[in-house]
Amino acid sequence: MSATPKGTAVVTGASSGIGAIYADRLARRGYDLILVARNKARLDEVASRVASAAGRVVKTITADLNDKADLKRLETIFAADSSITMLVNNAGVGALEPLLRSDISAMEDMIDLNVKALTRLTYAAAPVFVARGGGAIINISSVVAVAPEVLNGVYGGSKAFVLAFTQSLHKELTDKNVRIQVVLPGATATNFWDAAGGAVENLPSAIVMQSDDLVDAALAGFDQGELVTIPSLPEAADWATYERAREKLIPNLSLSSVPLRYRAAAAA
Ligand SMILES: NC(=O)C1=CN([C@@H]2O[C@H](COP(=O)(O)OP(=O)(O)OC[C@H]3O[C@@H](n4cnc5c(N)ncnc54)[C@H](OP(=O)(O)O)[C@@H]3O)[C@@H](O)[C@H]2O)C=CC1
Ligand SMILES: CC(=O)[C@H](N)C(=O)O
Repeated sequence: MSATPKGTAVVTGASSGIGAIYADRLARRGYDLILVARNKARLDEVASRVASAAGRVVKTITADLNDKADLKRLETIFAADSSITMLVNNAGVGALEPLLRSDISAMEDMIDLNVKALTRLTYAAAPVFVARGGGAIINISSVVAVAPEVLNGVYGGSKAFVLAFTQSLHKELTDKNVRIQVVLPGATATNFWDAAGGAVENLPSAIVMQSDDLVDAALAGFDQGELVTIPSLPEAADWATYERAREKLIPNLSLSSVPLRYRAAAAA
């Protein structure tokens, strides 16, 4: 771990949970910070704790990422603040209930935050990082990106978007000196569960990681140059096998010819 100055990291959803730990760890690594969330009191508390522990400059921006004007304000800051070298797209909400019991407006708000805001902030940061010759984008997805059957399907779908979008970003930006990482946490002990209408205490403790362990593992994955980091996964080789199977499909996913199994069925 080094405390050499590294520019400024923007962390969204930094007023609690995983984002607050990112703020602490990035400050200790030498980043100044811009912390973003809606709750000003909690944001200020995180900012003053982190600033005094790490001796870095920590600013806060109170913003609702579901609000167009607030998003625009952040996009403008990205263009103007040349000290920004990292974006951690962490703000997100989840849901636990199945489709038949979900409120569509709440689902839409979740898509707006987990997908639209993350996309807009990435679109604001990426060209600026490329123009400045470097930077890093860390997107917080979830294990439900590859296991959408586990929680609410819209939540899983939103996190699958984050995974796919980040894989594509990596392909586009890796040779432009922009580091890209997507983190897939499993169940983590944060306010997420209360906000989603559940209680983390109801889960078996063996499947719940503490948020400081989660972030330390995610940053270890970042240091190791990983594109996809699954902090809970015991064997990295299992993800590599999954990826190889996906990549094996790619050359055959778009072909002019209809496979025999469908031709035979159509002829019958
Ligand atoms: N905890 C878990 O089990 C898992 C969490 N994740 C993901 O981790 C990320 C962080 O969540 P986590 O730390 O667990 O949960 P928390 O509820 O503790 O943190 C969520 C953060 O997002 C902020 N936020 C929520 N809505 C908005 C909004 N409209 N505008 C701006 N900020 C907002 C909250 O701040 P405020 O209310 O002040 O705006 C808070 O800082 C999320 O993307 C979540 O999906 C992924 C897998 C597992
Ligand atoms: C996998 C989980 O339990 C988690 N809450 C999530 O956000 O995906």
